[in-house]
Parts: sequence; C-alpha cells; structure tokens
Amino acid sequence: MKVLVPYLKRYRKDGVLATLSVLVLVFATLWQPRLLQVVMEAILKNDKHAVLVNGIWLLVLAAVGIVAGILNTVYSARVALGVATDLRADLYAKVQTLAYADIEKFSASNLVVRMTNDINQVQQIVMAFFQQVTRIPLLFLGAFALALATMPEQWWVIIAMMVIIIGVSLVAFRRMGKYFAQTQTDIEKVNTLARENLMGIRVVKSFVQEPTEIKKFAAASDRLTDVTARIGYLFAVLMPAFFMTANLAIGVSVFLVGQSITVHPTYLAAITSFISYLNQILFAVINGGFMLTFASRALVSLGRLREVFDTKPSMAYPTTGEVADLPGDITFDHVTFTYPGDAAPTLKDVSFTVKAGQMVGIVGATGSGKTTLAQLIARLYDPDTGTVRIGGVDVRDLPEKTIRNTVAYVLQRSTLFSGTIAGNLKQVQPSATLPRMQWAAGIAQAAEFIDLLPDAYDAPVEERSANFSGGQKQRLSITRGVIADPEILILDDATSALDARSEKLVQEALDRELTSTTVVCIAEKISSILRADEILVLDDGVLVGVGTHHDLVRSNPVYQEIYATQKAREEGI
Ligand SMILES: Nc1ncnc2c1ncn2[C@@H]1O[C@H](COP(=O)(O)OP(=O)(O)OP(=O)(O)O)[C@@H](O)[C@H]1O
Repeated sequence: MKVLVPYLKRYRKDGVLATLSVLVLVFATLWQPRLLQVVMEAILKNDKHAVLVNGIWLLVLAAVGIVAGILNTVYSARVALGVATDLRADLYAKVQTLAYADIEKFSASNLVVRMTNDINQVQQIVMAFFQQVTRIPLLFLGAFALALATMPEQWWVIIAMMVIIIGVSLVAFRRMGKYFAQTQTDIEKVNTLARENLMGIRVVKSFVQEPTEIKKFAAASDRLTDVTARIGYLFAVLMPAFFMTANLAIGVSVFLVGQSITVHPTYLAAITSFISYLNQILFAVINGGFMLTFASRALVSLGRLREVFDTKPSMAYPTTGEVADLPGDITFDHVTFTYPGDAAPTLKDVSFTVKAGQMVGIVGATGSGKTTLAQLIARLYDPDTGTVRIGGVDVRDLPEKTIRNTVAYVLQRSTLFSGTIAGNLKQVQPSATLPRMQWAAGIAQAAEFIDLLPDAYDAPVEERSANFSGGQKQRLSITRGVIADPEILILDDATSALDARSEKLVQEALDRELTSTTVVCIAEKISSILRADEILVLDDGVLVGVGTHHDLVRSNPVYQEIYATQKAREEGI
C-alpha cells in the first residue's frame, strides 16, 4: 500500500469528488425505498396530493442517484487511470536505472508482466476502491438500520439472513481468492510458453517441434481452463445460494406480515421497503466479498511492483565528471569476475593492455569467457577484484554517459528496434545526417543493400528486425556501432553471418575510416583476426597468451590447437 500513497495523493481532488459522489449515491439508494413506502402509504390512504409530491421526490432522488453514480465512475476512473499511467512511467524509468545484472535477475519477460498485468490489477483495485470502499459499509449499515426501523419485529429474519450470507461468503470468497491466485500463475505460464515458442519459431519449425510445443501449450492452457471453470462453478452455486437465502428471508417476512395485514394495513407499504433493504444488504455483502478477493490479488501485484521499486541498482555511476574525449586505451589489471550466483569465477586474474587505435582479437574455446571480458570493458558488470580502465581511468569512476559514448558494443544477434533504419541510427547519434549514415553504412558494407530498398534509410524495421536477413541485420548493427565514431568498438562475433569477402571489406574500412578507434574483435574464426595488433587467447577464463598471430602460432599451445583445428576443418580433414 505504501507504494500507492504518493500516487493517490496526486489525484486527491478527483478522489475527494469520487468519494463525495458515492456519499450522495448511497443516500439516494437508501432513501428511495423509504420514499416508496411513503408513496404507498399515501395510495392506501387515497391521498392523491401526497402521492404526487412524494412521487416527484422519488423521481428526483432516482435522478440524483443516477448522476451521482455517473460522476463517481468518472472520477474513480480518472484516479485509477492516472495512478496506473504514473506507476507505469515510473516503473519503466526505474528499470532503466537498473544494471544489466539486475534486469537479468528479474528476467525481461517477468518485468514486462509487472509493467502490464500487475499494473492493470492495481488500476482495477483503485477503481473499485473509489467506487465501493465507502459504499459497501455505508450501504450495509444503512440498509440494516433502515430495515430494522421499518419492521422492528422482523429483526431476527434480518440477522438470520445476514449470518447465513456472511458465512457462505467467507467460505466461498476465500476459496475463490485461492483460485484467482492460481489463475495469475497459470496465465503467466501460458504467456511464457507462447512467448518462448513464438520468439523461437524458427527453431521450433526447423526441429519439427510443433506437436511437442502444442502438447506443452495445451497442458498449460488446460490447467488455466480448469481453474477458471472452478471459479465459474463456484459462481454458479454461490449466486443462487445468495438469492435463495434473501428470497427465503423475504418469504418469511411476507408470510409473517400477511398474518397481521388486516390489523395493520400500513405493513403492506412497509414490506416493500423492507424487501428493498434486504436486497441492499445482500448486494453489500456480495460486493464486499468481491472487493476482498480482488484486493488480495492487487496486494500481490503491489508487492511485485514494490520489489522493483525497492531494488537498488547493483552498479552506481558517478553523476559528475563527464569526460569528452577519453582515449581508447584498455587496461585489465588482475581482473577476476564471477557471475552473480555462480560458485566459480568466469575470468581469473586477467591482465593486459591495449593501446588506443589498435585492433585486438579475442579467441578461445566456447565458454572460455570472451563475451564476459568484453562486457567488463563496457561495464555491464563489475569485477570481483582488479580494475578495468579505459583511457587510464577506472571505469567505475566514469559517468554512464561517458562509457556509452566511448564504447560501442555490437553483438552477434544485436537487437534493432522496430521503426526505421534511420531511427535506429539516430538512437545512437540523434544529429546523424544522411551523409553520415551513408558513411557508416559504407564501412559496415550495408550501403549497397540499403540503397536498393524503396525507402532507403527510411525503410521500415519490423519487430525483432524480422524483415532483414541475418547478414543484413549484422551489417545494420555494425552501422549503428560505428556511426558515432566511438573510441572503442567491440565486435562480439558480429561478422559471423558475413561472407569472407564482406568481412574483409568491413575490416579494411574500419582501418581506413576509424583510425583512432580501438577495435575489439571476438571471432570464432581465426581468419577474422589474423591482422590484429594483439590477440588475447583465453582458456577457461585464464588469459594464456597475448601477441600477434605470428608470435602465437609459434609459441602458444592453446592458440596452435585452435588454429590447427580450424585449418583442418577448412581443408575438410
Ligand atoms: N549471465 C550469465 N550468468 C551466469 N553464467 C554465465 C552468464 N553468461 C555466461 N555465463 C557463463 O560464463 C562462461 C563464459 O561465457 P562467455 O559467454 O563469456 O563465453 P564465450 O567465450 O564468449 O563463449 P562463446 O564463444 O560460446 O560465445 C560460460 O560458462 C557461461 O555459461
């Protein structure tokens, strides 16, 4: 609840108006049966004037009730929508402040569910709060008091009805709460399965996994159907049970009143309003039960939102001291790094220095720590011990903006954002002109295919850049990486989908155009880094060799083995 208070305060005025209108609505609801009773008494007495006057009042009261109901809905919706919109914006902003490791801990899809589903739950409960929280107790107590006042001798009928309804509600709504919680979990499971399947649809299809996937999805979907059906059954039994109890109470009252109607003819008018009050009590109890059920769901959602808001970013950046032109030298000084939750370190006591403007290759078996090393340069993680320096400065002393402006990181499967090619490039350099984009695309060997697109740089990029081939995506990602002429460019297996000729052209263009940029190239193929000024050889997280290709091929056993294996594969041995 604490999370919600500051947001509710922003909409205080709408909240007060919603509450005031609900007060008017309750008054109108409670007073209508009373007036109806007066009208009926006047009819029985054949007092036409009283019938007319009170009849008009009844209509006015009904109209006031309708207007108050509409106003209450409008103001409640304003508060609910406002709170949800602000919460969503703040949550999104908060997620942006989290470190890469923090986001991995939550998982991206989990954060999406929190930003959508959980915020929807909160929106619904805020709406219900302003519609029902004052209304239910006032209606319940008011209807109870007025029912007693109307027919005091029937007090035991009211009490008996209330005991039965509240008893049934407690049992039924508790069970319903459990089922609702179960639906939340099941919806998440169905969502995850659908998302995983659709995102990996190529793998699913190429391994003919459709039948297995369909079975998995059907099982999760059946569980969801099952629990939703249980809620339906409960409703199916609950509602008639409530109405039967109320009707039984009404029946008993009518029977008892019928016994004495000849002695007290005014009872005929009283019984009508008494029945209305019994129905209002029923309505209040049912709505109260629903409120409690929904509130318990919303509390879980609020807890999940608070968890994100309370997460302290595991990395802090200095906010001042931005450095404009940091040179691209890279130093690792006895760096050891362990992934959060892992027992053993992934990088062990790694030390090396690369001068600005050099090209450095990183090789090693799969899982030897190449990507991890690159991520430490871009400060996506901090080392356990040791120091990573860029331009002679510890990366922990650099503002985030300086690091992002200095280091461009191109991944093998980089994400392009849906929009246009130009839009993606301008995300890195908002001022990028067309000649600048053409220059960057020329380096990445992307210009030739972009020029063939009908809209060229304004060509659309679909979700997950599905309208481009693997090689085109890589070229576009490299274009985005070089457009701002970074001091350090990391190519993490970023040319794997390029043919040998294009890869060579990219490298030559990088040499020619980005003369002062340090290029860190992680490559599976040694042929990609033959020309590197320095090659780092990693073996199970340990830096076992540093040198040029010529040095290493003569003296480094790990490098020799990788080289021999690749040569044999190329020659088809
Ligand atoms: N986010 C992570 N959390 C925990 N362990 C991780 C994480 N990312 C990588 N690892 C582990 O760290 C080790 C090194 O991974 P890394 O991706 O750096 O290797 P790599 O040399 O780049 O491999 P490849 O050539 O296959 O890309 C692997 O054992 C991997 O399982």
